[in-house]
Amino acid sequence: MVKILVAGFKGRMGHTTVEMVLNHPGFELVGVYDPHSIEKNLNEINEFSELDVPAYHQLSDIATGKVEVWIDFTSPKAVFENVKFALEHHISPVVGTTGLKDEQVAQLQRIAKKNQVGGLIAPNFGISAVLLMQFAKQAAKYLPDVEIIEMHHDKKLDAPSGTALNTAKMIAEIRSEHYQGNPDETEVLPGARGANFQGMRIHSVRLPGYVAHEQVLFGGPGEALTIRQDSFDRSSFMSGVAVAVSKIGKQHELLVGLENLL
Ligand SMILES: NC(=O)C1=CN([C@@H]2O[C@H](COP(=O)(O)OP(=O)(O)OC[C@H]3O[C@@H](n4cnc5c(N)ncnc54)[C@H](OP(=O)(O)O)[C@@H]3O)[C@@H](O)[C@H]2O)C=CC1
Ligand SMILES: O=C(O)C1=N[C@H](C(=O)O)C[C@H](O)C1
Repeated sequence: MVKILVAGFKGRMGHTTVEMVLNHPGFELVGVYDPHSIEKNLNEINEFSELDVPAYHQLSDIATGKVEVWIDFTSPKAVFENVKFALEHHISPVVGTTGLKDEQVAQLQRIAKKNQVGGLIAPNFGISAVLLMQFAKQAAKYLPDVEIIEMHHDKKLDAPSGTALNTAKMIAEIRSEHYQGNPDETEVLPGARGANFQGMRIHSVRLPGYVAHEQVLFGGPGEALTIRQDSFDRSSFMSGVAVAVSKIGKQHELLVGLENLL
């Protein structure tokens, strides 16, 4: 049984992940962590009243010897310290939380290497999103003018999404940086052309009713291509999380992208 701690257990993703772990025959939930929660045990929450799982409020309280995998679905402000703690205590992080800066990822990878601990940072655990990013990188070889529209629920803290940023980074690996649109254009309303990543524009939609969706738009002479993925429910991320948890124990570095484990 893989012994798992879920950080962010009361959040939208954390709650979904706790349910997945509890229902997975190969996983054991040995702890949950949220510095803002008041519960001392998960059984203080009605739906989990039959369980006996410690709820930690401070990193220093966590019985690290009992934890093999740290699943993190917290916040952009919290994730770096959480993952650093896990790696330094030889716990393999499976990180869904987005908003880490490139330098923070590099620093965490150095810590993972020093401690010989495997882990994964995945901006998106949904297979439709992983495929979208792969297809987009392929398409950009032939259609290098790209704009990305990501659409999420209106409670999301970061923009653009980690998935959109990762899509742009993957495309940038094979696309030479160039300006898109009229170089003399004026934004009559600041921000009208969206965020700019090496010339690619990224647009973030935040609306109630949405969960997680992304469109990658390509334009070329006389033609266009749109690739789209939709996550209608947070259950769409769970098979990817389960794959990562099952495989991470064999890794000895901090990987970025679920595709590294598929
Ligand atoms: N990779 C993927 O496939 C996916 C990634 N995500 C990402 O996951 C993250 C969480 O999303 P979502 O669940 O919607 O957000 P929520 O705000 O619903 O959940 C985050 C939870 O983490 C808690 N939290 C805050 N700080 C800490 C901390 N230091 N340690 C532990 N828990 C903490 C929050 O508590 P409080 O509210 O009290 O601050 C909250 O309960 C986001 O970064 C999002 O982009 C989301 C979906 C899929
Ligand atoms: O906040 C979310 O909900 C999601 N965040 C991730 C991101 O920022 O890409 C993954 C998915 O889009 C859902």
